[in-house]
Amino acid sequence: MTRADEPLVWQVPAVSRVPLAAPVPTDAEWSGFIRRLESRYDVRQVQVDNTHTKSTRRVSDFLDSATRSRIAYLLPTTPLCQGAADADDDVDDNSAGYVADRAILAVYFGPHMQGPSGGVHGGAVASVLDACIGMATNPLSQPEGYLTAQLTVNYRRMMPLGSYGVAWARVFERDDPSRKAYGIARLVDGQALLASRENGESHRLPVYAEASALFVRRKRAVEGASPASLTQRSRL
Ligand SMILES: CCCCCCCCCC(=O)SCCNC(=O)CCNC(=O)[C@H](O)C(C)(C)COP(=O)(O)OP(=O)(O)OC[C@H]1O[C@@H](n2cnc3c(N)ncnc32)[C@H](O)[C@@H]1OP(=O)(O)O
Repeated sequence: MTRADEPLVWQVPAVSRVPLAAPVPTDAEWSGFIRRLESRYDVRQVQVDNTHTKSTRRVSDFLDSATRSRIAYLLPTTPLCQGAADADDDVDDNSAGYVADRAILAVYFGPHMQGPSGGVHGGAVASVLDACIGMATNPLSQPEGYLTAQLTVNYRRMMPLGSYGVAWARVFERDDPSRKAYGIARLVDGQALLASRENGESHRLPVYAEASALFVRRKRAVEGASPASLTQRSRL
């Protein structure tokens, strides 16, 4: 075997901050974190079913799998615009006019998301920011929804493994004739966020990464798609 044929083996240093066996947060720890975010920011967790087809069983999507289900999508309880439906209706009934343009995505970056030693992989960070802007762009996960056309990520600090991340996103411009939406997102440490908010210092929190994105709405809905697919304990 020549040198050129030898398999390339990278010597990746052992994780320094979090042992590989470190567990993800328990259900109680995770839901406690989400409930605190909900009460502080007047948001509610929603379940997103983005299989979009009535005939297909719900499958775990990429981020759900990658995070071992330690991911939560949260939307404002007071949308910018809501249909005339009765506030007592179920969410699927009163969701037609829901426009948020804002979203929060909470995630636990466990050791399975390692990129650099002790740090979260940049692709995972980008995915979280992308999904957060996607959620703000298309909060009801409508089948004729938006796709990412461009995403720019600025990595400011390495996100340590074992962190609770909180991304928030905002759509700042929609151009309906050309089906475009422009959004931004930022990723901060979730536990620091909750602690600093208690002290009124959230504006001083370090930003780990930020992104800007162009989303373009599809010309046609996905074939066989169901309408809005939010299901949840929450009423928006
Ligand atoms: C609630 C759920 C929570 C989870 C959210 C998850 C979010 C995840 C988001 C994703 O990961 S999406 C997957 C990654 N993205 C893709 O696979 C997109 C692949 N690209 C496409 O399918 C098409 O290129 C796209 C739908 C984006 C656009 O195709 P179109 O044929 O509809 O675009 P068209 O050529 O008609 O252009 C419409 C406008 O958008 C502009 N445009 C389209 N694509 C662009 C692009 N890539 N860059 C810049 N501008 C673009 C285009 O110039 C034009 O502008 P103008 O009207 O001003 O001329």
